[in-house]
Amino acid sequence: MANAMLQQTVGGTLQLLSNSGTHCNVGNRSVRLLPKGFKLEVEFPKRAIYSSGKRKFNVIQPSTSQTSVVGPLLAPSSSDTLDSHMKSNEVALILIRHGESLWNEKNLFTGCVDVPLTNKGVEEAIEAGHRISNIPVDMIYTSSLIRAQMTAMLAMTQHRRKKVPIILHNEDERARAWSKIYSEDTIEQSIPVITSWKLNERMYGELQGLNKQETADKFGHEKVHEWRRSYDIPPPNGESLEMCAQRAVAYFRDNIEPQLLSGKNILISAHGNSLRSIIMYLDKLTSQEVITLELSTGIPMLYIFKEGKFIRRGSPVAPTEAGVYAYTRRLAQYRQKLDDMLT
Ligand SMILES: O=C(O)[C@@H](CO)OP(=O)(O)O
Repeated sequence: MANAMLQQTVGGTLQLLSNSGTHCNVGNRSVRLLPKGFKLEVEFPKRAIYSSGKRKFNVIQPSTSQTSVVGPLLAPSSSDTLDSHMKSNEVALILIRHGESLWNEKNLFTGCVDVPLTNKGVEEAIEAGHRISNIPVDMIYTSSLIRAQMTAMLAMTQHRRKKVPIILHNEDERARAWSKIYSEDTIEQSIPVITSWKLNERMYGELQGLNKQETADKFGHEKVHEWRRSYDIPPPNGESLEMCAQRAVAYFRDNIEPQLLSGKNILISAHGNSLRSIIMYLDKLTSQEVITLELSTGIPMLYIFKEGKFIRRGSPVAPTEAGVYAYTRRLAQYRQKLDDMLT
């Protein structure tokens, strides 16, 4: 049915079954639907109108009040008590800037050039994994660049829950079909990894591949500092931080925030400037404040998302730093369950 609309007057859940990956409006929110076969369940308020735009949807009976997005690799596990125990309106959001890359080491402007990690970067990613090894992770988002993907994968080798991160290939129907998993048990022991270029490093234009020191010597430190750290001045033919923020924050709001709202604990592995943009949004920084924000490679930052608010919790150090588990009762309970399960 085109332009399907449903008016609902009681609390509950609206389910939309996607016939093709698209957007729909839920109340005043635009929600991205996952590709064909994925279901989107949206908790809806007392009274709202739902429209599917031009795309065709089957509207299924409203069901329970739990909000979640489910699909072949995203379905919550009913038998998995550890993870279902953590389902709550209070979830963890972890941000990690990738470990040192070969061009960080050479001091070259990198931007969207796809450069792998150095040995030091590999070690940083593993150390980041130690720090978050007791924090629940249900979904992972990375940029499309290998340094962010290596960082996420290496970090997850350290996680005590030992679920397997699996990259979803949704680029076309066949890529999706050929990567299908046929065991429910295996799906339960997997973490979906969603990649998007919108989380990529800011595109550095004609500075990409140039040495930072030599560029400063040639154009002057002030000019290069302006290109690197102003908010709205782009480098030649590249993106300003503001332009990077437009696509990275839109992606976060449209794709990641609905998953947090649905109770998923999320890890994002991305880049200095795409993460500065997202932190600007999370911490409500002004354009003046964000230009002084610097992120180190390979240091995870933990946020708790609770009652629609992001609460910054710094960088956890596990397993020795007990303090992090005092942040929330849920995290402490999760860690206790891991201890019980693994001893
Ligand atoms: O070269 C880049 O892509 C970025 C991050 O390493 O540099 P900058 O420190 O200028 O943001």
